[in-house]
Amino acid sequence: MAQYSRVSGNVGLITLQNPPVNALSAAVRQGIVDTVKRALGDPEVKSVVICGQNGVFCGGADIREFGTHMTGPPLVPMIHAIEMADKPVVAAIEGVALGGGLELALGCHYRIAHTKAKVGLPEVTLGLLPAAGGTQRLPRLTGLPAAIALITTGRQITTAEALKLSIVDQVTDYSAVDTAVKFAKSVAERSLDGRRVSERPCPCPPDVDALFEAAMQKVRQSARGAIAPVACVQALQAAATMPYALGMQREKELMATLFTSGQARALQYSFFAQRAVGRWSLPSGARWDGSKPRPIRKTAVIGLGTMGRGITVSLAQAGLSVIAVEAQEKPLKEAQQAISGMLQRGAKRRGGAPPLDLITYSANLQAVADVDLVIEAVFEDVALKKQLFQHLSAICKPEAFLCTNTSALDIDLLASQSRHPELVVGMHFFAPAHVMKLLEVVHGSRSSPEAVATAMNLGKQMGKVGVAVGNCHGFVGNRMLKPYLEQGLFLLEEGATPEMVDGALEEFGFAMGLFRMSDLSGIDVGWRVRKGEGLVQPGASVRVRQGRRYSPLGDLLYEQGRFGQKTGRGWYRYDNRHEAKPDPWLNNFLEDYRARHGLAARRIECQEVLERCLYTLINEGFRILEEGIAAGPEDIDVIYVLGYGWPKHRGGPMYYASMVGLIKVLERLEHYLRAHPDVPSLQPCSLLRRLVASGSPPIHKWRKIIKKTQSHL
Ligand SMILES: CCCCCCCC/C=C\C=C\CC(=O)SCCNC(=O)CCNC(=O)[C@H](O)C(C)(C)COP(=O)(O)OP(=O)(O)OC[C@H]1O[C@@H](n2cnc3c(N)ncnc32)[C@H](O)[C@@H]1OP(=O)(O)O
Repeated sequence: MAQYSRVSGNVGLITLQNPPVNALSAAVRQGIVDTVKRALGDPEVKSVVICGQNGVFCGGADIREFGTHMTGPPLVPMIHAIEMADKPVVAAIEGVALGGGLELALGCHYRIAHTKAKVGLPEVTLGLLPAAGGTQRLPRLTGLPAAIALITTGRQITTAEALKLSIVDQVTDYSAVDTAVKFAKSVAERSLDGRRVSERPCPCPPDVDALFEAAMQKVRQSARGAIAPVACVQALQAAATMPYALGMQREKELMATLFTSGQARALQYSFFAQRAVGRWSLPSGARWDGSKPRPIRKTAVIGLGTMGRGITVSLAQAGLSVIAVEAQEKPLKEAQQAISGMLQRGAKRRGGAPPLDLITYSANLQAVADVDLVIEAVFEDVALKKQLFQHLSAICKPEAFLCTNTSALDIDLLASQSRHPELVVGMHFFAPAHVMKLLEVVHGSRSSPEAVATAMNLGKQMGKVGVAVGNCHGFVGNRMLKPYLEQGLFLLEEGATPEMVDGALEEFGFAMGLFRMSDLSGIDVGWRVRKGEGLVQPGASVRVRQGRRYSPLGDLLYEQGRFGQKTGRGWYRYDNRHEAKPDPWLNNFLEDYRARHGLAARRIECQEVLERCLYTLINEGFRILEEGIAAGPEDIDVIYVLGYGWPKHRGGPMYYASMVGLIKVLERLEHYLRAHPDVPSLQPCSLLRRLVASGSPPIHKWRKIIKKTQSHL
């Protein structure tokens, strides 16, 4: 709802009230319509201020209403009525003005914002476009290039930037509401000529066609297959080429196609999933709402390779003091230089000073004696990590949390090296650690709820989305990757090429197909993992290992010194470091390999590539749910969208399975299992069968069935 009062004699003050972000629910929209009418009809009121309660202007339309039968007054005429008012209306922006919230502010005649507020039109991230006039009003204020950049990315900007772009008229360090009220009084008698944004012309550069062509190319490349960014460009094109009223009509038509699209539903699911994972629970019954994180002031990072550097930067950027430890002087110096550079570049982008003073460098492990929390990021070698945990346990104060950045190793084994195993958790960061938002927080069987809560909270402070997961080889993300990668190799054996497999996956929406990804992360890295699992037999090319089908193709490439991008050769050829080109050598190699093993190459359709790669990955996801390694499908989906390049507009693997239909996933797995009975990852998981037997309930009902399945185990 919206509250109305008269302040400072003759200013009508409208306060949006819908905690926590004053989203524009039906009740709030009705409240705005009613209070605006009241203010404009009151002869004592000479000007109006619109603000939000509790220091937040407005987080936009109420996303929870989407997909329901929407009632209440629509936004477009409501904002139009405000713009057409004959009394000045001022938006007082505190906290955030996002989406419909910013569109409401753009309909006001003036915008006054607090220095710490953020504004933006993030609708594209929800599969929509700003359809309450945002695509038509914003370019009239900022010009087309800035509007294209803001609307197609959904980027939220500071009010300092918004002031430069003329989105806001004034920025203040004091209360934006008090400032706006004073301002509203001062402009009460002023003419509104030129203040109604919709009446302004849209500034058009001479090369407008080229501008839109480039914009379209950029969105098609960066968000492969996503329809909302394309529609955003089309709506902006309408702003540039049509009168306002027709532009609004076009905006509405484009929104109509997006609003009910599967992509919008998937992205909105993802929005709530990213918030739901914060409400973690453990198999012991411990939960986020009953477990208090301990405050962390002093941290340490051990091992300053690529991951350690990124983690150090992330901690310092979150305002935490860090002791950064690297045993050897030369690598320590190199790391110091690299970290300083990363912080400086970060500060240039974000504004402010680089937090260089928060980091102390040391070659001596004793330097971590009084820190509250250690994150070790030494080489992924179990013996090395075990030894380090013994040392840390002896050196650190007894109440210090010991965290390991590992992508697969056993947390219980490492915890058993410490005198306080309850304070040990895994913190699996993703490279580059100062950029990637995902953090898997891995709880071992003895990790305390306080340790999990502390790691999750620290992740949040670092700007990460933490997902609490159980302890197993590869945790959630890497464990699911294994059958996916394995299918890629099997497909090569059967006649596919890397570019064909990658093409299908990239067409599906992955930023990178599995072979390009393997070349980027390093074929040697995968080899080391398989070696650790006892799967590598140098020189051998036997296709059955540990009683199941195995493809040695990756190992054979490793033996050829083809490690991927870093050596210029892998599944592809790299003449310049990043561009993957099909390599005739590889095709010959595959032909020889098939001939040696009596394998006949056959034509493989894209559909088979997708079904085998994706459904085995999804099947492993069901196993993970069944075992309680992930608490719910949202956890897996968040991990895959934020950490593994799963196309955002497809929600995540488990959401995708629910959309394709669980029965179809089950039937196709059974079909491929009949063709490849020696591949256990094609054996449908019993939870999948159970869900299908229960009538394939919608994804938000899976948890109930998972709980029942777990209680049967
Ligand atoms: C046929 C054609 C039909 C056409 C019909 C058209 C009708 C629609 C017309 C116009 C549409 C306008 C589009 C929009 O405005 S879309 C919404 C745009 N806004 C956003 O995307 C903002 C999303 N929110 C955020 O970015 C953040 O939440 C932020 C506001 C920055 C706050 O961040 P933070 O402080 O970190 O807090 P949380 O993210 O954890 O959020 C706290 C809780 O608030 C819930 N929330 C946030 N925003 C919304 C929202 N817009 N609607 C509903 N709920 C929202 C969030 O889920 C958290 O809830 P919980 O604690 O329960 O998880």
